[in-house]
Amino acid sequence: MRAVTGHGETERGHQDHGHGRSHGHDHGHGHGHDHGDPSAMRPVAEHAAAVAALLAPQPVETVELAAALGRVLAEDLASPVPLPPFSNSAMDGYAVRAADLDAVPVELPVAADVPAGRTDGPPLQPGTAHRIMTGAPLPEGADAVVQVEWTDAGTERVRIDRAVAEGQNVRRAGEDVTEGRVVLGAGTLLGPAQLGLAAAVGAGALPVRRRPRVLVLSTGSELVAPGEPLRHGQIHESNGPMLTAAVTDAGGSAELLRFVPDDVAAFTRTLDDALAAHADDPVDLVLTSGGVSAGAYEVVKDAFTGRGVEFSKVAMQPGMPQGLGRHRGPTGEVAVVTLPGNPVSSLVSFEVFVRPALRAAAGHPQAARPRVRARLAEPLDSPAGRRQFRRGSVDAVAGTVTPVGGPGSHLLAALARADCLIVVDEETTHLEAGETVEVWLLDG
Ligand SMILES: Nc1nc2c(c(=O)[nH]1)N[C@H]1C(S)=C(S)[C@@H](COP(=O)(O)OP(=O)(O)OC[C@H]3O[C@@H](n4cnc5c(N)ncnc54)[C@H](O)[C@@H]3O)O[C@H]1N2
Ligand code: MOO
Repeated sequence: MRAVTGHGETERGHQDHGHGRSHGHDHGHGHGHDHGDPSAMRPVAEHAAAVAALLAPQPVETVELAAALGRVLAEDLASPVPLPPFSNSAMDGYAVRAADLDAVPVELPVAADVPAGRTDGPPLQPGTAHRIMTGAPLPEGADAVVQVEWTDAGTERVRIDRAVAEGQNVRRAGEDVTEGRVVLGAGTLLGPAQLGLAAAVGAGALPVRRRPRVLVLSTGSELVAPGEPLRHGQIHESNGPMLTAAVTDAGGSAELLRFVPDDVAAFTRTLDDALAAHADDPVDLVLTSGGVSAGAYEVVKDAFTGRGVEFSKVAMQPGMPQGLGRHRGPTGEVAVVTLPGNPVSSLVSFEVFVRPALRAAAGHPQAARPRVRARLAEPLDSPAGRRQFRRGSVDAVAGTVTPVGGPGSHLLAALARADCLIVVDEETTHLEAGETVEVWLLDG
């Protein structure tokens, strides 16, 4: 049986039957794309579970509000105060007793002036008004506020032209939050509104899950730092900046190491030096890219094989060659995930395996990307036996999705134009325009 999506439904319902999909029995199809026997490959869900199991839930730390954006609250936050803390005026105007305005227009003496922040305002005597500003405490004895526009704005005496009902323009103490109420539950993702509420109830710092710490290391003798000139045969190192950003975006804390050539000694030295430098600040994950397929110079595979990291082919496209495990570094074991070097393979693998694992470890209530169903605007082909993740552009209003670029895992510009991934299951080799597919929204 197929895995279940975040929506609690099977990934592909039966409603698609009879719409021209062909299934993976035509063994002549797709071999041009496959670099291995699909039946021997590891299922995507199995590899995803293994990556997730590498990362333990993060410990709790208390951080100031400014540092808590995007973090997950670790404990319930109860409000020690009601909100509003005191009944106050919603308008600039005059605090009155509604009963004194039975026969408008009426003129009342202005007995006091109550700006916001005044803490010693006197009680309101019947038959008088207090000039009051928005947010100022409602005087004892007053039960309504007349906005200044309905008066002659007098300072000694005020003429009030329109009556108000009891409670009008008054924000009652506790109407938003009662004292002691839990305003943010453990597991809440802290965005601007949640941080505003925390501040409003008086919390200057919050207990949150620590950000998982990730070292990012790219490999390849062809790599040149962005900004430096290229010679024929060289390319700019793009996976490192891309994966570092992806880690940060997923709620992790990333450090990009200087990329290394296809040289096992250089790779091991760079990694172990970085791990040693983090001896007091342990690293949760090492994320490499490149050097894991079947070539003659597979530096990551060569450095890690026999040292706790296992390599396998996962039944997906792109992102087939993968590795994971625990590396025995100079300061103990550290989790490792090795992503393939092709840029699109790297980021798609990150989306499928690493991002949800990092978010789950950081306590995110929703570790996966939001998933929707959309109708394909164009037909699609997909290799048999591998789950394909195509880059797409979704039109949420029309409920359609258009593939962006082809399936090639070097098509980084198309990836950068895409806002979603289109998921085509292992059994499907062709989809017609109009058929429904699962779509992962990358902006969510
Ligand atoms: N004979 C086979 N060849 C390949 C297979 C296979 O099964 N048999 N698998 C292919 C697949 S699928 C993928 S994906 C790649 C994975 O290769 P590696 O992870 O070993 O990556 P590299 O060979 O080092 O690089 C692949 C490609 O990506 C470019 N690259 C690498 N790192 C970076 C970087 N940091 N920034 C930008 N670009 C990068 C590199 O130049 C290569 O073009 O293997 C296929 N081959
Ligand atoms: O197709 Mo490879 O799987 O990631 O480019």
